[in-house]
Amino acid sequence: MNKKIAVIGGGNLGISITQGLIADGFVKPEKITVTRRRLHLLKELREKGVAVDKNNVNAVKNSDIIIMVIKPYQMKDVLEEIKPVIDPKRQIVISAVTGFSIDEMKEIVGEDIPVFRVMPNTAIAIRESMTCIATTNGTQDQIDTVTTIFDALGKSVVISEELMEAATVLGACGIAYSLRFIRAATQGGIEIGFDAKTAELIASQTVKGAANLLLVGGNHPEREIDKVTTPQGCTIVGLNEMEHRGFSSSLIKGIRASFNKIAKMIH
Ligand SMILES: NC(=O)C1=CN([C@@H]2O[C@H](COP(=O)(O)OP(=O)(O)OC[C@H]3O[C@@H](n4cnc5c(N)ncnc54)[C@H](O)[C@@H]3O)[C@@H](O)[C@H]2O)C=CC1
Ligand SMILES: O=C(O)[C@@H]1CCC=N1
Repeated sequence: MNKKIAVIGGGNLGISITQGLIADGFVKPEKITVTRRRLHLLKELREKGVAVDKNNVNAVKNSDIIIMVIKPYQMKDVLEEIKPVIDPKRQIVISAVTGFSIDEMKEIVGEDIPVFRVMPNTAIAIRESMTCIATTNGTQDQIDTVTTIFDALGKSVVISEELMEAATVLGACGIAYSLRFIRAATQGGIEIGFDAKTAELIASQTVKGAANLLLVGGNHPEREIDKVTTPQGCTIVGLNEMEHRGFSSSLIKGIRASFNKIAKMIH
């Protein structure tokens, strides 16, 4: 991709996005500028050729695409700071900031500037993100540009903005839920005989394989489960015991708890 990109906020997610963008040469490192106040924390990116800067205005002036990856409470000030140098004919603003609406952004930067909200997850660092994308004023060309970027960094789907909080929970928080599953499976694996490293490898690759049975194979999860559960076998016994103890229910309740929390965070 031949666009110049400013990543405003080089924290956890900003660094992950940048790592994903430069992986396999999708974007040349020198075409990206990452900003944050403590520049020494961006040393690794700088060593890979990414430009780093404390100055958001400079970064925005030199870019075609501006990706906001700061905390919600920092958005108003930073958008006001960069607004005078955003050119609506040439640039688009993409925000990964949780709970900051497109209307709130447009109120600050103006109606003319194409504004997108995206919700990726930290697997973007290895180009395996699930990214949900929403806009209310982006043209089809601009939607295609944003989709191209996030498809190169995993998979993407365009959704309506009302679903952004749900996307945050299922996709972004979902990384933590999935990793906790892998960690718990690893602990079980150690209890039944494996060393920690081997247990983690088996648990992780098994989850990856299970996910790919759906993503690549296209089947419903229960159909794939049916293939594993031999009648009177050990899988169904374990699976039913997990369900008796609230496995699916605890996941659904956890997702709802995160969703209720996010609603309180933004209103
Ligand atoms: N961590 C995650 O998995 C995800 C986070 N998000 C959202 O992304 C945003 C960033 O999250 P994190 O990266 O986890 O937070 P973070 O705190 O690690 O990163 C924010 C960065 O912005 C920098 N910053 C603060 N003020 C600035 C300014 N005036 N100019 C330039 N940089 C400035 C900070 O120094 C920090 O490095 C949040 O709104 C979060 O809700 C969205 C999806 C996933
Ligand atoms: O936990 C949080 O609030 C943020 C939003 C999505 C991932 N981390």
